[in-house]
Amino acid sequence: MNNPADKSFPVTWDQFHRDSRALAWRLTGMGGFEAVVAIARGGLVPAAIVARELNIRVIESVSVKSYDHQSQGQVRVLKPISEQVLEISKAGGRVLIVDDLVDTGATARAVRDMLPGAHFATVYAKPKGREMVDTFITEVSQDTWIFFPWDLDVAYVAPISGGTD
Ligand SMILES: O=P(O)(O)OC[C@H]1O[C@H](OP(=O)(O)OP(=O)(O)O)[C@H](O)[C@@H]1O
Ligand SMILES: Nc1nc2[nH]cnc2c(=O)[nH]1
Ligand SMILES: [Mg+2]
Repeated sequence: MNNPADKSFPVTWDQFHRDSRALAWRLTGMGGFEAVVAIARGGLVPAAIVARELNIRVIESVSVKSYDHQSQGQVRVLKPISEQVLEISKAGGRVLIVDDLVDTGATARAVRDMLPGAHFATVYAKPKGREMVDTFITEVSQDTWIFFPWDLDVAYVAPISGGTD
């Protein structure tokens, strides 16, 4: 869990696209994936980018919620994985799970339990959850909060010196 006053790591659309593409590059050569499961909502954007790069056409989502703003509660599954995709995995097909980040690893653990044997990939990872992820691009410290472009707007920022102009 994070303290809202800790460091922040804002990510722009350009940077997120580049990092998601880098994730796709890292996943090439790891075997053809038959389906992608995006962990909604944050995983939907990198999943679309990775699926485009790796030419995967079967896209599923699982909706998991555990945070209200920066406070984590119980992991709740709001929409499960379809039988079609669970069957692909049970039959030995390669399934790729994508999320934007892993923090404590609670979300990753819950989704991994639904799809044992799937490959789990995130764009960003914090140390506590890193072990839950097979492939990621950038590690940030545990006391950093990542702000994604869909949560940001362009706004005034005070000078470093502390003045107002
Ligand atoms: O490793 P954890 O500590 O479980 O945290 C990681 C999860 O938290 C965020 O999702 P969130 O539940 O906030 O929902 P969202 O994707 O709809 O923003 C993020 O997108 C990951 O899915
Ligand atoms: N946006 C965002 N969601 C999170 N959920 C858990 N950790 C984070 C984080 O650092 N940023
Ligand atoms: Mg999420």
